[in-house]
Amino acid sequence: MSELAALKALSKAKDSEEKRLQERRRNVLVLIMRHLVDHGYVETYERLCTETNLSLQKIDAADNVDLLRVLQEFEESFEIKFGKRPKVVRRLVEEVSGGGGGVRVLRANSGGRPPPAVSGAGVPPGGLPAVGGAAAGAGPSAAAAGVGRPAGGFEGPPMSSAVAAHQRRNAGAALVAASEANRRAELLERRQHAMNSVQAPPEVGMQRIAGVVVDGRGPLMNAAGAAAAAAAAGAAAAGGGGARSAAGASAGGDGSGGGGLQGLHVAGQAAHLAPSRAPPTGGGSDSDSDPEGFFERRVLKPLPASLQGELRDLGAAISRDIFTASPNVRWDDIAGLDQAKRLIKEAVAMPIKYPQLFTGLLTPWKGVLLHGPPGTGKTLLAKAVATECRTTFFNISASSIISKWRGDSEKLVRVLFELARYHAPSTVFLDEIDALMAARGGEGEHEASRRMKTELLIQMDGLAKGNELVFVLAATNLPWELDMALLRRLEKRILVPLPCTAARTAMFTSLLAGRCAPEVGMAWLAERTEGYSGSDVAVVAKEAAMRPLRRLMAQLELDGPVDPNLKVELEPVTAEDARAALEVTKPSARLHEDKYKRFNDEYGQVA
Ligand SMILES: Nc1ncnc2c1ncn2[C@@H]1O[C@H](COP(=O)(O)OP(=O)(O)OP(=O)(O)O)[C@@H](O)[C@H]1O
Repeated sequence: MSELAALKALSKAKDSEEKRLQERRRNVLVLIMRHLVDHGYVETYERLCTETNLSLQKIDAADNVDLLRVLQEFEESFEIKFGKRPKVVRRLVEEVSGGGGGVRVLRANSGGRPPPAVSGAGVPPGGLPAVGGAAAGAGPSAAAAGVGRPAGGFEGPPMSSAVAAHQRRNAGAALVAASEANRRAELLERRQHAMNSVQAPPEVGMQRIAGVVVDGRGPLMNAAGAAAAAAAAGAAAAGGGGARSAAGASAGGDGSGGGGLQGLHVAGQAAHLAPSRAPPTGGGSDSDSDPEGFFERRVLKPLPASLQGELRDLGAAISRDIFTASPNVRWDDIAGLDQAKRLIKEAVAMPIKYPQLFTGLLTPWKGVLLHGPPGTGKTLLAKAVATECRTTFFNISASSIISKWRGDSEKLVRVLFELARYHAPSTVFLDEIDALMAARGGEGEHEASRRMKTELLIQMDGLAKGNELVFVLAATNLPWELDMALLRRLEKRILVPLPCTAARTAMFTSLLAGRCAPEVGMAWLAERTEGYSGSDVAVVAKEAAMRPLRRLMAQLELDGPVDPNLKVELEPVTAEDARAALEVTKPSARLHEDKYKRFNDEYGQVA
């Protein structure tokens, strides 16, 4: 195999491994959500939905796969492999230290990872469903169902029969109903204590369990395990029947299998939150907007533990500006701008694909400035990055930073970059950067604004020094107003100019395809729109296309009897329509044409 082919194969393998990992992370979260809902932890489920941007309304565990069963499969395969049952959780030893107050610290009795922070912030706000004796107070059905489980979790009998599934349903309903505040507080404390005293040993993580089961990696995994694995990966749409029956048999002859869970109804609010399972539809997405299923699988990690208090709030606010759904703009949707596309690919897409080529002197570009007249496609380019490059995309409008976080913008910038590094590879798109980074030291400049600018420069310096794949893409209409120090850090300054004739022809073709009479040539339109921006071109095309619609509407609105032969269909756009559209739509972006050219001659850097 040639070196080039080997490099490509390596990059492809890395890509599919990353996809698999993303898919596994999502699957774990979906299984957890299904488990929470089946067991009545409705508020925790809700919170998880908010944190992960997933929901059981969009995606659900496949039939016959649930967390308990996955764990059971893991235990069985582990036992076959190593001759002993795995240690899934371990008890932590409570130590009391510190002076008079006595600080309670939980430690693992044998090494391993630290316990989770025990603070108000770490406690789910809505409380937890009944544990132990509390179930009795939750109502007759809960008591009858015997839902009280010993604190500490997994010690209950495996719920593998249809009866158990039925009981769980009842229990869920009863538990949701039992939500008085005082009882919740008591339960919360008890459960929190229980959870803090048991912890999974470091070698047992959900990802690992799911990995073993989903990948069928356990060499001695039985057939049912592999079948359940296929179902868990959601990839067994075609062979689902076989998988279902095999897994059902292994789980203690639960003939009803997932059928027992069909049509799950949880009382009150839970009903809309916890839809009944849809039939399995197979794995990833095949939607047009996300053909590779990247966004379908896009699950954000929870905020890093280093962000506490108000920084955490800022982190949550910034996380809302992360694209988790595809903006659906492909490179090919953008007419012209080849140079900008090439540079951005070079800075973002290629270093992720071929990291071994981008080292030393060739470390990827860390900052690119797109500047040019309004409506020329700068935002469009950023959206194409979000769609096409597999990075976490932070879509930050500078003016929103200023208006929302006036006093806090310095902290916001720090948190933004911390999150970008945490979610790397990332792209931070700073739109309207001029609003944020006008030259410092101007008259009447606010102290907070100066601090924020300095912070942005510090953070960008940090990027230049570090190895993380974090890339800043900034856009502005007023490049000459930018701070010189920022310009230096945005290594590539690319003019996004008014579109040339060829680009305008391409735009008209894509916008008006199939709508025009033969006499309306796209080149003819392009020739008559010299000086128009991309967005002006879009307005001309829309205006031209509106005219036949207006004629049709006029017909429909005519008083009197409706002509039964009237066809409700649009006529094609005529040459007269096109001419009229051009007449009423003038170019909007010529104002500073010379200034952009001058700025580009002086500062533009194009490889
Ligand atoms: N190169 C292009 N190819 C296709 N469509 C374009 C192009 N440039 C602009 N457009 C059209 O113009 C609209 C506005 O483009 P966009 O928002 O990217 O401009 P912008 O440069 O970011 O403007 P501003 O500086 O005012 O924010 C797009 O939605 C698209 O319809």
